[in-house]
Amino acid sequence: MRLLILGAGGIGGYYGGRLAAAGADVTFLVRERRGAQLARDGLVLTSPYGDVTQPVAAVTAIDGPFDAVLLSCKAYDLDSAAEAIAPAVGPDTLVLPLLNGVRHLDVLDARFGAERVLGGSVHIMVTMAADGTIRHLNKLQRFVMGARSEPQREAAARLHAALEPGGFKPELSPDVMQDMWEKFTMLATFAGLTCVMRASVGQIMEAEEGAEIAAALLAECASVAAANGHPPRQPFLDQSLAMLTTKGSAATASMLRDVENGFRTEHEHILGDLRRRARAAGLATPVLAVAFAHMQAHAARQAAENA
Ligand SMILES: NC(=O)C1=CN([C@@H]2O[C@H](COP(=O)(O)OP(=O)(O)OC[C@H]3O[C@@H](n4cnc5c(N)ncnc54)[C@H](OP(=O)(O)O)[C@@H]3O)[C@@H](O)[C@H]2O)C=CC1
Ligand SMILES: CC(C)(CO)C(=O)C(=O)O
Repeated sequence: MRLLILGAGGIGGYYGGRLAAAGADVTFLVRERRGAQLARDGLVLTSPYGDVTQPVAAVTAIDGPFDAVLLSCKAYDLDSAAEAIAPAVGPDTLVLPLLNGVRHLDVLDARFGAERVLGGSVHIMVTMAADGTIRHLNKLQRFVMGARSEPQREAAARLHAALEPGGFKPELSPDVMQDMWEKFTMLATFAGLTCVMRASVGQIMEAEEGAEIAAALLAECASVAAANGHPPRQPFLDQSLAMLTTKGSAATASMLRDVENGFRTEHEHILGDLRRRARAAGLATPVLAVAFAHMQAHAARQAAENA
């Protein structure tokens, strides 16, 4: 199967690098600067599962359809990414987005047709260093994908089989939208909490009401997921709450690391989308409102400082 991976950053670089190292037919669609890095150094990946330095096929433009496109841009680049992959999407092409959140599905459905767009979600901590090295930070590498409608099931299974040689144990979910909403619920809580507090989970647990605030935000986010037809399952909520209230934990969401590095963040796509859905459903989500407003104010300040 001919696979196109849009982006060779943290997510595209990690999973695409694993596939390329296993001999899969993978092409990366990148911009000029990343293309030059890949041509010079190959795809360089460090990971507890083994390092990879691999020459890869990387292009800056596409001239015909692929069998599947894995989309791994940040949400604020979605429009340009959709434009870039358009020539790769033919009548039988599958598009598998790996972004956090869910709003991108509407954009991709409108552009390529919902019948071509699968669901996907990754649970991993990976970053790209300035020299282009992809750093996989711990052993988590969960990759979940699946059909969003019955007619997609066979094609989704074919793509799943094509990804298996990568060795990251992709899961073919029977209900990928439920998986995406659960991840969305946990991530929005994790990002909202650690960004507002500018602290790790363990440091937040040192605050007198830290655990109560974490639990309140998780319950608010879960209520929005439920209003959208995907109430998170209890074991998932229990596991998330335990992670978000672990004393001594150094965990921070990648959104906080983006804030601290002065990078753009996906707050509109994560916190903003959830808050707007809460308002549309008439749900009271006061902690989420503060988290989103905080990130909007941060972005406004960042824009003023960079002007
Ligand atoms: N990193 C992580 O641990 C996790 C990330 N996610 C989610 O995965 C998504 C991707 O994140 P991540 O991989 O970290 O992001 P990165 O910023 O590391 O990588 C995104 C890549 O997409 C490329 N890109 C964007 N637009 C285009 C375009 N038009 N043409 C070509 N390349 C393009 C960027 O290229 P350029 O370098 O040229 O800007 C960049 O290299 C996000 O939604 C994130 O929330 C989910 C779980 C964990
Ligand atoms: C929660 C986590 C680490 C899971 O992949 C993530 O997606 C993020 O921090 O952005």
